[in-house]
Amino acid sequence: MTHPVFEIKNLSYTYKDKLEQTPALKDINLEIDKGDFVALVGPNGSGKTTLIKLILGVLKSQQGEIYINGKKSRKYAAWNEIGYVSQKSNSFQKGFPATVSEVILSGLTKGKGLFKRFNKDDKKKLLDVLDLLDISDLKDKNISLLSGGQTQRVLIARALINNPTILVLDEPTVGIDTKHVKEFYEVLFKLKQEHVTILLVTHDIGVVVDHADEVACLNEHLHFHGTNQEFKHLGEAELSKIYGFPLQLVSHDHDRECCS
Ligand SMILES: Nc1ncnc2c1ncn2[C@@H]1O[C@H](COP(=O)(O)OP(=O)(O)OP(=O)(O)O)[C@@H](O)[C@H]1O
Repeated sequence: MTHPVFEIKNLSYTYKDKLEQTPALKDINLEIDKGDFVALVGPNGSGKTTLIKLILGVLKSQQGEIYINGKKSRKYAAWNEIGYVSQKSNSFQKGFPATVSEVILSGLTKGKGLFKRFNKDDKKKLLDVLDLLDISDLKDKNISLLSGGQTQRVLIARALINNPTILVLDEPTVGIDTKHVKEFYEVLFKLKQEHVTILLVTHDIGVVVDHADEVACLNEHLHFHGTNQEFKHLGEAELSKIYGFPLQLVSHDHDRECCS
């Protein structure tokens, strides 16, 4: 029997501290099958990153269950099959003692210990992924000396070097220039053809419409989950309800985009 890659059942989460409680997710049910490319969209503060963190076990779940390939997430062990790029937040501090190549190679050491020796095959993988992300010229540079967009491309390379079967990407292209964003989506398209399962958090509705198979709209609750065609045909009223404020739909030759 084949299981969904991700199966989320009745998941709720509230951030709690001494002063206040902030509900982030309420009763989420979502299934993502092998090879699907799902875009997770929703306004700021709608719980997208919280959901990703719960899936990856960065946050401990409070209510509900998450299954990864049929296993409860807390019993899931094959984390090296999942490539993850987090929301750009923490650049490397100046003087961080690692080169671009070392940071990317660290994507291979998951589960193998920090002192794994790299063989010829690993080095070939490094060269391939440097080339894929167009960062070969940066390979010996200290990571802390890169621009934000360059750093983000290094982090994407680190997520890809291990040939993951699942990719979880939280706004991975923030800070990356248009040319390299386009190239990044070409890489994702290629990975999709190789049946990699992709969960992508994005605010870029154009990307959703052009690239994703399915769209999940979150705003504490899961307001919509369907194909990108179904998403395209949502009315302004439905989209505005999801986003919590009026959205204007802009028509292009081939598609619609929404903007606030
Ligand atoms: N560490 C935290 N402590 C308390 N509240 C938090 C914490 N992290 C997030 N929240 C709150 O949880 C809610 C969901 O936040 P989350 O970061 O998951 O949203 P998001 O959809 O990823 O937002 P964005 O699009 O801005 O990245 C928000 O109300 C946010 O203020």
